[in-house]
Amino acid sequence: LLNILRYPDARLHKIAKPVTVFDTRLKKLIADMAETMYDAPGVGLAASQVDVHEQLVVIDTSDTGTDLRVFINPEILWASEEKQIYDEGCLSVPGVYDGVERPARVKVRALDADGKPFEVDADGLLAVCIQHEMDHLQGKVFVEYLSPLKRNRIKAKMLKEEREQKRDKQY
Ligand SMILES: O=C(O)C[C@@H](Cc1ccccc1)[C@H](O)SCc1ccccc1
Ligand SMILES: [Zn+2]
Repeated sequence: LLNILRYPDARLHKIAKPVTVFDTRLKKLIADMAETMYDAPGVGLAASQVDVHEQLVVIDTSDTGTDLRVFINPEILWASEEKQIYDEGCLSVPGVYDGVERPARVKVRALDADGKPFEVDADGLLAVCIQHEMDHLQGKVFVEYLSPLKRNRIKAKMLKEEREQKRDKQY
């Protein structure tokens, strides 16, 4: 299992670079990310969250965990005017859920694990998740859509929890 960076770790704000080499290293990284996502559990995970700054995202919004999708160098070709508000969570900000407004439907082009291009028209949870994960690749965490007051409270809470975890490890 890979270690998931916790907000407000500065490494979460690094910009991911495009993937250019489709080798066994990449395939192992994808497998490790998928295992980490299912174990969390989550419906998505961006490479940025495991401190790998390459444009790679794994998503599985099926509730049976049997529909793994890999998006490499994803780009949004079209986004609907219509928006939807969704109570988002994030594996890097555990225990925090809050409403974020995003386009309800997006058309995404990406490469698969073999470097082959594909396109997806997404709506519902898949649309939210793709946009949430693509934000991670741009160094953006969903709490940045919240008010400064909420974000500062979340930052303080995360830092407090981190201090407590470190203390517990000592004893
Ligand atoms: O990127 C992450 O941290 C995983 C996110 C993906 C996600 C965020 C918002 C909305 C949908 C997906 C989640 O923590 S995965 C946990 C989860 C599961 C079902 C619904 C919402 C969040
Ligand atoms: Zn996230």
